[in-house]
Amino acid sequence: MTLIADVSLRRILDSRGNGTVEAEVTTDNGGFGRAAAPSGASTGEYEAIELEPSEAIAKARELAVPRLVGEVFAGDQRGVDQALHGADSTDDFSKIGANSAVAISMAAAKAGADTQGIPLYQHLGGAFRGRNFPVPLGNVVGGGEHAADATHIQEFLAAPVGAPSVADAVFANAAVHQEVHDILTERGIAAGKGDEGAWAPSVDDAEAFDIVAEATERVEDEFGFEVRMGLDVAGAELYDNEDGVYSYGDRTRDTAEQIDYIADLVDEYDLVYVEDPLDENDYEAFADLTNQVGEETLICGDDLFVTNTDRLAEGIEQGAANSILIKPNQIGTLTDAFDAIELAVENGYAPVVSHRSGETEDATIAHLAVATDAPFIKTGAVGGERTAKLNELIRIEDNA
Ligand SMILES: O=C(O)[C@@H](CO)OP(=O)(O)O
Ligand SMILES: [Mg+2]
Repeated sequence: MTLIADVSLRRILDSRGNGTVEAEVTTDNGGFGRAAAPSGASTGEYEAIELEPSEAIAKARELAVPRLVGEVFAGDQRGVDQALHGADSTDDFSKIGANSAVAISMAAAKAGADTQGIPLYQHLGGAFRGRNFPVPLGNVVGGGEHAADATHIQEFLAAPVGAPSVADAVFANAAVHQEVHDILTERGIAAGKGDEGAWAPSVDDAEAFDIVAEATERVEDEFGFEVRMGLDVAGAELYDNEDGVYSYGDRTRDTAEQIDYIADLVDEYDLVYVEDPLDENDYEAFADLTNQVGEETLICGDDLFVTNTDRLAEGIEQGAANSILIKPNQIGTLTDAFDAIELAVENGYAPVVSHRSGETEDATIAHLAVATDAPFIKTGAVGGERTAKLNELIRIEDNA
């Protein structure tokens, strides 16, 4: 066992051009790990707190680094993450910032892997981790908080569930992304890209469904395996707390109508995955919808659960959703993310590991998904900060 010898922190750029926290951890025997915090735009109300990067760095240097250097063994991930919690002493990382916490937690895990000379997924998952690879969910059309004047639904996702390998799946999603562009061009619709690299055309949601359905069909034909469709509705962003309705521009739906609308979409488009179809405070509506369509599709809680075991336990109790999105920066440490995955799996909830809309080249989530045998990973379809994770999955598969 070798102790953590140094933790250094700096402010670097994320994919939106904002600052974020990068951490480097070195160990007594020369082990090294580097990781950076991502950042959300459609953040959940109950997420751990991200501080302004310089402030997060200053606080972590003052409070967390002294508890780690010379104190905790590299590779003892629970020890690292306990030290971070001890340094912060709040339940939402509002003192040192979840951005500092998650960067240090992930960098320490990489340093722990490095000291043992093994890949991160093996360090996190152990020698007897599962042999499965996650199906990548690729965002091909999007709007909501990620692009102005585009769809109301935040993300239209390609899900190549029939792909024989991760590499095939990754290329299929990129092909769907390209097909969408071809179809937009055929229809004379210009489109820029949103924060995650998805096309952000100024079309209504019905037309986006039509375009993505056609694109996935074309790619299914070309690749010869099943490519389905998924969604991140980001329902909390559509929900108007005062009026109790979901707003789609001029059209509104009350909660019962929203549940019917989503259930119809699941049928009509054979959706394999629906994230946050309802407001983040409405466990009951999540439970109603899960009752209706939970056999056919994954109803995933992102803003609903925020990778938090307490909120997940409440969901399990009520039968709300059957899947949880796992974003380490929503909760602040890898240990907390692992605990959420464990609780989910024990209760038949599918864990889906996810990027954020603001990202860096950091590829930790690719290793996390493989280590935990997660059935899906949501990490975009194209764009450097997205391909960093996708290409890492291809490398892991190639070397496994
Ligand atoms: O809502 C989401 O699932 C994420 C990632 O796609 O977006 P953000 O990081 O903006 O919360
Ligand atoms: Mg989401």
